[in-house]
Amino acid sequence: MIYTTEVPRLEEGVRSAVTLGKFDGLHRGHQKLIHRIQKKRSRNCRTVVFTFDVPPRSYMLKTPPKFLLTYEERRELSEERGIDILAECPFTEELMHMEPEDFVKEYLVERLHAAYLAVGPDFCFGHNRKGNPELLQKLGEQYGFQVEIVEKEKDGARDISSTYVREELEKGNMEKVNELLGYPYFTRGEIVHGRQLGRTIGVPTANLIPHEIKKLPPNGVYITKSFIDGKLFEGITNVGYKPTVRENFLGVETYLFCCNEDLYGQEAEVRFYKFLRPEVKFDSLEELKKQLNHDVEMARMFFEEENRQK
Ligand SMILES: Cc1cc2nc3c(=O)[nH]c(=O)nc-3n(C[C@H](O)[C@H](O)[C@H](O)COP(=O)(O)O)c2cc1C
Ligand SMILES: Nc1ncnc2c1ncn2[C@@H]1O[C@H](COP(=O)(O)OP(=O)(O)OP(=O)(O)O)[C@@H](O)[C@H]1O
Repeated sequence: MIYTTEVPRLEEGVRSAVTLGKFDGLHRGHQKLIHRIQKKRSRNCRTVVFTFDVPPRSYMLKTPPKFLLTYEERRELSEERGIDILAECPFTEELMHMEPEDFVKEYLVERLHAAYLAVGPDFCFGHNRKGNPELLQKLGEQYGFQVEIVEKEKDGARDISSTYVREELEKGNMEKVNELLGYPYFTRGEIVHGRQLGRTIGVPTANLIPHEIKKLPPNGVYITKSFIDGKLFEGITNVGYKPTVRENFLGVETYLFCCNEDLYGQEAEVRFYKFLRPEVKFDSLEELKKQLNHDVEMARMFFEEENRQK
């Protein structure tokens, strides 16, 4: 896959099937669009995911926004889905003020040689968001590309959207988040040393520090599976500041069942399946240990049930 922050110029004779939008999360609605462009893929037709990006550092907000996928993660997921080109076009003043017709002519026609576009019915672009799917269709007739307005993928009566996924994530409703995404929500990072108190209470843990732009579920304890070095480990994970021992950074700490390996320095992907309880400040590590035994019991029941249903 070619990844670029500029709009690429395709060679003569090569055309493209393009989808456009923000694509945070690559949820099931996004996947539907990607599937449509993939059907048009051929030796002379590249598939392009065209996203507009405001780099987090350029936000004027005190707290920079968090995303469902980091840039690296979105790149990887796009590549896994067989996309030829991921264009993350910086959302500059110039782009913001571009007339929709100019955007189509300069970017989609002259550079990408678009043959086919797939967008949702609410896709807007250009100055004052004047560009919409109907305008794209009109311009398509003029410039010779086809536009498909793809019906929204729904969850019951509600359209699936990044906003919807974020709302459910903020509630810790991981079952719903995973259903909307079509894959389990995850965070990644390198496994680092904690204070190594966990092993003193019989619970050795893998600590990772998530990427600063990654949106996490609320602080608390979750049933998880961790993907490390090609293997998947069942476990339970605490997201938070460990109030009992008072940590000063937000961590993701996992007790992996059935893992005695030394994992320091390895990359882990922690996948969240179910919220168990909020993070609690205990009076002693002994009390914490009792609670952890109970958490482990709940998680084992969850995994047993999951295995029974397989
Ligand atoms: C599944 C799990 C749940 C936890 N729940 C809590 C909690 O509710 N409150 C808390 O203060 N710390 C919690 N912790 C963090 C422990 O305080 C921490 O694992 C222990 O102090 C060891 O930390 P260390 O690895 O930095 O030595 C939890 C850790 C795990 C793995
Ligand atoms: N549920 C869906 N089904 C089909 N297409 C969708 C769906 N949701 C979004 N799209 C389309 O996918 C493209 C990218 O969408 P985008 O990420 O900008 O929107 P979104 O997921 O609704 O995010 P937000 O909630 O932040 O508005 C757009 O063309 C949009 O119309």
